[in-house]
Amino acid sequence: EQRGVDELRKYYEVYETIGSGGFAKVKLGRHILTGEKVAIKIMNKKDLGEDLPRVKVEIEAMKNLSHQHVCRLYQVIETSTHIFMVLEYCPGGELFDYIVAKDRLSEEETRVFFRQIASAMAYVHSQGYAHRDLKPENLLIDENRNLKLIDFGLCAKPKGGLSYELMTCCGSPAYAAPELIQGKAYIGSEADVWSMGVLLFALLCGYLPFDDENCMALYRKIARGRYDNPRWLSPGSVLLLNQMLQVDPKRRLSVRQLLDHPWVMKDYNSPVEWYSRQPLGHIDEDCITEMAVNMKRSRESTTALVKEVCEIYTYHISLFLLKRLASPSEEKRSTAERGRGTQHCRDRRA
Ligand SMILES: Cn1cc(Br)cc1C(=O)Nc1[nH]nc2c1CN(C(=O)N[C@H](CN1CCCC1)c1ccccc1)C21CC1
Repeated sequence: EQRGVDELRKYYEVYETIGSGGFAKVKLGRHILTGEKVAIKIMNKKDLGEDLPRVKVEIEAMKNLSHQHVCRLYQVIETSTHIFMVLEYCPGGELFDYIVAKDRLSEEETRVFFRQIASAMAYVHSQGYAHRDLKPENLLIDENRNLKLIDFGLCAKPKGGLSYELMTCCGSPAYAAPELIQGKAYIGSEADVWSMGVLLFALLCGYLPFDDENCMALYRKIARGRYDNPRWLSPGSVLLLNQMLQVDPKRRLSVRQLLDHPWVMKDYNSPVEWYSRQPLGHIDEDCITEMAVNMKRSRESTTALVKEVCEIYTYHISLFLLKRLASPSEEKRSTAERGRGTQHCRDRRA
């Protein structure tokens, strides 16, 4: 038990618990070398039981996803007893709590968030994944009030691509598409669009379009697809919701059609940018130049060094490290600390 945490404490200070869910808890942490705050998702393998595959699914997915509106997975530390996922820290907490605190959001504020959700989903789908558990609890607010998508434990990456049908019924009932809860074969990306429609309704209204304490009654409401539009919704909002909450998935808007939908474009007059701003394996030329100057090395040898360091660390950690190495304040850091840094690399290689 303790050995697992010791491994983690080599690289991170671990502070209080900021979230606890079924089989995991999330603690605030700080990367010792870089001082960056992180969120550490801690799972005890014994408690995971049959949920262990879900964790592996989430780790595999997040390793392949790098996008400005998807929560970053920096590092995974696995010991005999624990799995630690070191993730991006979002000081704004869950979008769910934000909506509850404000009762409901204005159309303008909803549009800002909805464009970010569409950006994240277009990217996730472009990588062949369906999230399948989209809800305000799974969208975090970062320090710049940007949304970050989390909880990929239920996501799917069909072998044959996203047009392949899925069978497993999962996710939170209130956000689940009719075809999904009726146990029919469904397309993951189409079910995600339905969930985005429920999410859009929750943002604009502050409550759910389909709700009932009784699970079967809830299922009937979703399968019927009838809901009331409150009087404060604009005609544009009513229309978009109607196009997303279509019971027949073939009549439902696609994520691509959302990106330049009139409601989404209002006030922006430009489609949603969904390309990743930090594609995986991207080496920043400016960073290389700055480093080469600071370390009095050629650009070629500096690039070779960066590729070497990136092999040892996950891409994001090395980004932190390289910025610290490149920045002039580096000169002031004690040699001991710098030595520890190098030592750190050797440990990782060992
Ligand atoms: C609640 N809160 C308040 C402040 Br201020 C910051 C936070 C906060 O949680 N920030 C935060 N940053 N990064 C993360 C988090 C939470 N977080 C999460 O992954 N949070 C999820 C939240 N899920 C939504 C539905 C069920 C659980 C979680 C998953 C398993 C156990 C506990 C929490 C990460 C690691 C990605």
